[in-house]
Amino acid sequence: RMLGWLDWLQQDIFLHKGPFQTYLFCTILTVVLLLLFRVLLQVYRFLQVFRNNRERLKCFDEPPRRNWLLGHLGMTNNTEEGLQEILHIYECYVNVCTWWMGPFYPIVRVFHPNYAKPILLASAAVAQKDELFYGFLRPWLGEGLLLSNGEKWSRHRRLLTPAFHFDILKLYIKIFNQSTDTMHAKWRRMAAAAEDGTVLLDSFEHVSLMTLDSLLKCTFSHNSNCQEKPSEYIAAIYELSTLVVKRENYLPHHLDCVYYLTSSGRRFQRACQIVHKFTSDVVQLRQTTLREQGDEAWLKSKQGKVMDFIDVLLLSKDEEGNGLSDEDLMAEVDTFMFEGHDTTASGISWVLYNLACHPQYQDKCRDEITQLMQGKETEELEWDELSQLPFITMCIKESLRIHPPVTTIARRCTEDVKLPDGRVIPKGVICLISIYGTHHNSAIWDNPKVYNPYRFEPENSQNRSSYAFIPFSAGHRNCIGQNFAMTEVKVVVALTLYRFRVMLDETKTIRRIAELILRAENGLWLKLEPIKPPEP
Ligand code: HEM
Repeated sequence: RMLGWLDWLQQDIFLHKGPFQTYLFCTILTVVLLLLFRVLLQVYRFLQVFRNNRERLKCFDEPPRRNWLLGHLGMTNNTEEGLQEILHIYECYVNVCTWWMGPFYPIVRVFHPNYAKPILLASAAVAQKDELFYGFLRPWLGEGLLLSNGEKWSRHRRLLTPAFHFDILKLYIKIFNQSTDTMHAKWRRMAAAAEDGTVLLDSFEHVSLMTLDSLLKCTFSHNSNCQEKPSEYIAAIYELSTLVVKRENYLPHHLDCVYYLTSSGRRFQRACQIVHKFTSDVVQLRQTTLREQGDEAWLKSKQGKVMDFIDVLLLSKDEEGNGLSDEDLMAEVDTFMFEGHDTTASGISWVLYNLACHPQYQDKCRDEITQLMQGKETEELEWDELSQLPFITMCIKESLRIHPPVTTIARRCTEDVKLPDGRVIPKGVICLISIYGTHHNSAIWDNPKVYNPYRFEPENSQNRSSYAFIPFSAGHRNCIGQNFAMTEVKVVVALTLYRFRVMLDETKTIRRIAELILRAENGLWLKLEPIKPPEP
């Protein structure tokens, strides 16, 4: 039969057909063989990890292993039911699951601070970002801080840290106030047009436009006016975030060669082009101006003005006096735009939701901000005033606990990692640190499902592990933007409660869904009623 096939190949393709068909056939054959080789290589890699670690992972078999097929088909981890299920599993603190990549790829899931700590504290080279979970973001974010590893990451982290210094963040508070004002003006117009004087809206939609507006101003000094009119760049960012989630949930699209042939893949590429072109235009223009003027003259021209992220990054130099290349700078800026808008919008929306569920805490927050505003000439919040909002801060923290915007982070161990109980997570295994599971672990939190801001009173937090509350992760690779985010969340939440009463929409059920960030299925609908600020 084989000889017959070869004969056919020789006779029909090589001899009887013209050279074009022969070349076409050979090319297709080569591509198919290469693809096959890649798939086999991947399977071999998974089998190697599994074979090498099977014995060593047996000690983690506390709970029954999850059925990989059900785990994958259902993808239940992303839904409300999946999150509920995690609440059952956390009792094991650390377990091995073969969810996702079938029986080939063991993943250790961690639900307890004592187990999260050694992994998060391990050097950035030992606990690396993993391609399985972060790879789909790479064509968009490149080698930015979120995805890079090793020496490159540590150099960039050193160069980027000054951009988040308090002296720089202080300058952004005006921007946060302005973007919030724009959003509130829109809400007021909507409420005025409504019969009952209230406005019903999907807070995620509105708040994420507002956080993007702020971020564009802080990063590029670009006023997109995106809260009022559509912007191509913003539409592309939204599209990329949605497409990455869709791709992650659909196994055949995991292969690049399949994905980029589909309409989603092509849309992804188009959106990447739009985003990269926008960033590259701004970066190149700035580079040219900086080169023409020189560092000192350029710095002088910035005096009294807000230094945006690009300005700070352009001037950052390492110990040898080298800065970031244009390509690196663009990757970092794209990373900020990705990491900084959806996460913060999720944080703010869930705080408003939790306060709508608990009017007693909402009233207390409103009293706090009203008192602060008394006697002020403007409604603008200033940097020094943020420390005078302790109860609002507690409510924000409790919301970040119960609804963490980032529910899970992943690390691949490049060396064995020893846990406090002596068990060892073998080299090569992926650790999923469940922020959601840790924040709902009843071994650490009393009544974890209950929203109780008083948990964050200083005397109640004293004996808690610093790895029990990790909305911004912890250790070397924690969130570089956490102070930026907390400042923005405080400004937006305080001003919103000062100007609006936030209520639930009784007709809608809120179901959580963990995509790249924690969202609400079909939107997070809230009802807002404008309140007149009390007379001074
Ligand atoms: C409420 C808002 C935010 C939350 C909950 C959050 C959460 C996180 C978490 C959990 C990580 C660790 C990710 C991982 O290890 O895979 C992270 C990393 C990061 N975040 Fe945030 N983030 C927020 C806002 C921001 C903002 C506003 C920015 C920038 C403007 C930012 C920039 C970054 C960057 C660059 C990293 C990577 C850091 C590194 O690996 O060195 N984040 N964030």
